[in-house]
Amino acid sequence: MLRVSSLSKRYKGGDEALRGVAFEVPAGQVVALIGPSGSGKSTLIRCINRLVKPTNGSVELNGTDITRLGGRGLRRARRLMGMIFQEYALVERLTVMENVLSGRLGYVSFWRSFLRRFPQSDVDKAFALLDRVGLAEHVDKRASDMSGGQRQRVGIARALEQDPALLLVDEPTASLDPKTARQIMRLICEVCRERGLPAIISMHDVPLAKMFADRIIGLRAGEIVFDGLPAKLDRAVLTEIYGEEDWTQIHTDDEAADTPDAHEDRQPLEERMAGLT
Ligand SMILES: Nc1ncnc2c1ncn2[C@@H]1O[C@H](COP(=O)(O)OP(=O)(O)OP(=O)(O)O)[C@@H](O)[C@H]1O
Repeated sequence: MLRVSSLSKRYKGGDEALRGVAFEVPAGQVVALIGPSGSGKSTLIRCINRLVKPTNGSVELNGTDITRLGGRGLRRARRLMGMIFQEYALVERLTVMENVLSGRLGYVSFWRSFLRRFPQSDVDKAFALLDRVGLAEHVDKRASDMSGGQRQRVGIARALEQDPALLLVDEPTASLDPKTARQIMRLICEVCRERGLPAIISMHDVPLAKMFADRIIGLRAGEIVFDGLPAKLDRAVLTEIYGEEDWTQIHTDDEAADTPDAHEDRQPLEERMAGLT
């Protein structure tokens, strides 16, 4: 469980990127973080994994306040946060398997990782994860020979190889075509539910967020202006989050969101409500 309380961030230049942000994410819940450019999505994710130090407030993961940690304690806490990136962040010249095993780097000794000698249990886990994300046939391929969707699957397996307690996902589908984007979102949501992993996914694609997330948090100018079920994200709420914009695109895509396959792996309503009340 992740608990963010009274979180604020003012950058040195004076920009107040977050103002008193507070929310909790229970086990297995997938939260889509939406908001216009500059609303604070990246800053929030970076405050949670402490790439950025918050000015005020706390971030507790399974009871440990990450904002108070430094040195070894912080490194240990970061191991519990699996990251998935828009541009995949794979090592192109390494194989798919080696990229997934790099998820264990925070756990094995420097020499073991330098020589790429990982314990057999890590290798076995990587095989199982690559099978889960549909890449069992590709373990020995170089990352550079994979398609965008396959690379993101490697990124998902690498994050899970780390045994995270939280997934932080930054625009996972922005570089993908619409069909692949849906497949990747579905996969992320499935693995979170299977493992009881809470996840925060920053995204610009509102229809995709509505299709797959259990819950949506809308940021505007560093504040939460919406926190609720995807179904409640109507035109008025979207206008509050994004200001007066042209919503034609979103309404067109809303119809696509009602196709049967879009909802096939959604949890029952009561489960999705967990943590919202
Ligand atoms: N390193 C920094 N130094 C100073 N100001 C920053 C820094 N990073 C972000 N900001 C400012 O903080 C605010 C929030 O930025 P942030 O990148 O978190 O927004 P975002 O919602 O992730 O935007 P986008 O969707 O474009 O990635 C903006 O006003 C931005 O200019």
